Amino acid sequence: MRSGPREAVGTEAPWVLRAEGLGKRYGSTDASVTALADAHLEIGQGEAVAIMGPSGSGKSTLLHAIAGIIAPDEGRVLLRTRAGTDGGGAVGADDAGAGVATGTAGARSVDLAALSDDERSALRLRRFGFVFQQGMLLPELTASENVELPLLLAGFARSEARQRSAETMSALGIGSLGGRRIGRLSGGQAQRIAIARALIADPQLIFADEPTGALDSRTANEVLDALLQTGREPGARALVVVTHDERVAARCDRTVRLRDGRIEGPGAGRAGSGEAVRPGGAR
Ligand SMILES: Nc1ncnc2c1ncn2[C@@H]1O[C@H](COP(=O)(O)OP(=O)(O)OP(=O)(O)O)[C@@H](O)[C@H]1O
Repeated sequence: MRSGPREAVGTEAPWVLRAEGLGKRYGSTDASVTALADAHLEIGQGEAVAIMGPSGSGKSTLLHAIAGIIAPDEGRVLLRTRAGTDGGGAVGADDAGAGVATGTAGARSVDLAALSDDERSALRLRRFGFVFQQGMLLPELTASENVELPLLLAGFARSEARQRSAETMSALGIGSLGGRRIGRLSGGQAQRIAIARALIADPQLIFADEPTGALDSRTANEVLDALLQTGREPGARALVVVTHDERVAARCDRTVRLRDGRIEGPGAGRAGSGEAVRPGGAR
């Protein structure tokens, strides 16, 4: 894991996730709320994208839709899986199904909506990491047991999960917290555990919903450092972060702004949008 400033992601970086025309309504037809309308979004490999907007503007709905947690009423979400970097021919093995199409150079696009619920869950476990405001850690488990969980759920042996948990925690500077109960961690420590848990399966994307919202500004910065570091390795993973905090957004490569369920301005696009990419080191 590199610790220097993150390089800017050029518009030529291949997209890893692409949302096309997403729409989502809640409620009955006569009393429905349009939470998301005609949302187009492309996330580049290794890119950090902030999602901002007033309360109720659809940020969480967008995040949950692109992460395959909720099904949009309209549109589709494509994930481009890594070709040849998963080892053991794992590409597509957990994403198998009607939604997998092979593209150029062995890259595959998976249409999340075309997967069964089980396939989508398996894909989320394998490809995505999640960090929420309150950590969502299980209090009856130790810190390292929490970190191991995604691997155990994905069928890894306990010994391997334990070893990778220790490595991931140590890379985040929290190796000494493994045996702690969740209730005995500070807010910042708990968020780092949540980040370790999000990273352990080596996902392509991290989705974070207000990950620093409950923290003081210094701790928030440290947690943000840990989150932004996650994309710095070669073959970097992308980060999508919902935030109300302009300082968090300022450290991302790009900000997508929502209002009344619609993406404002040029924030959706990358290639061809002419959108400015923050210079390297802005983080
Ligand atoms: N499960 C649900 N049932 C009904 N309405 C919902 C549901 N989830 C969200 N909504 C509505 O959809 C709209 C968008 O909600 P969403 O949570 O995506 O906004 P947000 O921008 O993330 O808000 P906040 O910043 O307050 O978390 C809001 O009007 C909200 O009330």
